[in-house]
Amino acid sequence: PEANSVGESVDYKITGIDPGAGLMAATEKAIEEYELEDWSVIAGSSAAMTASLQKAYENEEPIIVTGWTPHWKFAKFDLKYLEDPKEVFGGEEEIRTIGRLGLQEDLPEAHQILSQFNWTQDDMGEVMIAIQDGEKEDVASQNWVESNEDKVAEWTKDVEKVDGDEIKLAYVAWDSEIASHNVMKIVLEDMGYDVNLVQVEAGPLWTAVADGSADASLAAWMPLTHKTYADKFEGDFEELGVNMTGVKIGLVVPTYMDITSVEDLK
Ligand SMILES: C[SH](C)CC(=O)O
Repeated sequence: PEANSVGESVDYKITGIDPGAGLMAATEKAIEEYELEDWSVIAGSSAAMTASLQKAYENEEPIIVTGWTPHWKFAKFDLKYLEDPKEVFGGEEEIRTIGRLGLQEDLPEAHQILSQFNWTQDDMGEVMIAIQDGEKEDVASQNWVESNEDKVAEWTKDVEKVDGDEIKLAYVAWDSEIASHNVMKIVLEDMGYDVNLVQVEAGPLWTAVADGSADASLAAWMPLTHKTYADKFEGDFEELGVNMTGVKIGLVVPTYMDITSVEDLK
């Protein structure tokens, strides 16, 4: 291709996250749909992506990352989503809670709490930013729960405490899901559960809920982001509810870059 300053400046690479993320599949699709020859998305992890973003940002160097909202990076850095005229990254997404079949019979109180769980991007942001600022995950979550008893009371409304029932929640190490699962762990422990959080990749997360080796997850990004997984396991899991609305995925760049659309990468 003719000299493409943006492509050359980042060696035609988009800095990605864990390979199983729906965001990565969407980025591969965008490379195809926008005919971004020579471009590729580099798999890694959420933590590696934010480390690369921080380093580039501090040196005001160009970088394009796979990004999502809510995320603390928007509070810390001046960033923007690249417009996506082909809507490869979807529009407004939501985060849903999913459970294994049989959960309601086996753990009725947890089923109800998980079904009643919902919070705002600001709520999640408080926990995410506290963790990003160095607070331990369980401390940041405990602090949030103690400062938001009224909201937690909505989740546990009309639910009896249990006596040590075990429950396993599967999540992926995305900053947003680290926050939600650590908060839910504390809420369920306060209700008498023995909670085990299992950190896995997105594919194994959906597999674990579908085969029952995990009881539930708060990390189902729908309807588009995890569509492949939801279709693959249709009938083998139960949707318990929507725990956050108005979320978003896409390609994100520092505002000091003068590109505005995915089309500008061509
Ligand atoms: C990285 S987003 C939190 C979810 C996804 O892309 O699978």
